[in-house]
Amino acid sequence: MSQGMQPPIALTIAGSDSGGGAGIQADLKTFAMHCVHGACALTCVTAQNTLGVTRVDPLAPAAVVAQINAVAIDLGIAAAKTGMLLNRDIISAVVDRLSTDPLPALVVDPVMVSRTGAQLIDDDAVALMRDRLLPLATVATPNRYEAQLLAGQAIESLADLIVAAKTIWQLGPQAVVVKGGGLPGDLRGVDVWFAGDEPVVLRTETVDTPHTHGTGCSLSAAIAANLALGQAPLAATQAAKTYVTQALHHSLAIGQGQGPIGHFFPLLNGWLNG
Ligand SMILES: Nc1ncnc2c1ncn2[C@@H]1O[C@H](COP(=O)(O)OP(=O)(O)O)[C@@H](O)[C@H]1O
Ligand SMILES: Cc1ncc(COP(=O)(O)O)c(N)n1
Repeated sequence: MSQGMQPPIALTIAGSDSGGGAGIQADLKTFAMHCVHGACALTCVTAQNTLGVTRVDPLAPAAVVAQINAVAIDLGIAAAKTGMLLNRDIISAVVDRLSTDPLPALVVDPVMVSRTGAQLIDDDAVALMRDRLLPLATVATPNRYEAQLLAGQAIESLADLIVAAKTIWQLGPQAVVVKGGGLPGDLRGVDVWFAGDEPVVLRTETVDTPHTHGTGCSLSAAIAANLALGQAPLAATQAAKTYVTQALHHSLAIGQGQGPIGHFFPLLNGWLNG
């Protein structure tokens, strides 16, 4: 970016991960690595590390909406993403805010179940997420387990991924990417994009690492960053997948459990190392 040009602004509406690997922390790192100014509306605070989540404290719904409004009124939002919204009251407040005064582009990561198996949303909030939030999405990004819940089917194969993507698209998002990070074998890391015409299989290489914490958050944040930079939704998603694959190759073996993906890779051979 040349001097004098200002970066676009992306907003994440998500929870805090005290371990720094997922949630708001992953989103802001991802925005920064795309040269996009990141703003955030915090929804909840998780006590979390590479081993799991031990406590979650929600913010008041009005506090979440006030943060969105503060950013929207002053900074101007080119694109936003939602992550962990936790409960019905927060989802309702966010949906009401986003439907009254829509943002130019919205990525909905329907965070419900982490790949460590932790439930990240109240049981009674799933229907609200499906019926009211998903239809507002420019791109929705469920993982395997979330897609199984939303589509009401098991996902074991590429054919299942495609059927699930089509079913979830019927729920109202403009496009859906069903993520395959939770699939076994060769399908690990194969995603399926569907926007009403031909499904597109998004495939990079499978990265053989246990340190995958934050992949989903970072993918949706990278899509939002690329949308903020003016890319079309499919191109934004393809570039985001490349970003996450590189970050997986540089993932951090820190902590005793699943370490986070490494966002620093664009800097490693650059000015930091001379
Ligand atoms: N081991 C892996 N190798 C390559 N890509 C992966 C791997 N694990 C996850 N991904 C990719 O990371 C992105 C996030 O997907 P996933 O990990 O399934 O989401 P979530 O973190 O929400 O469970 C997807 O593009 C997925 O294909
Ligand atoms: C606060 C918060 N938000 C989201 C996730 C999901 O993380 P992942 O990107 O690994 O699916 C998480 N573990 N914690």
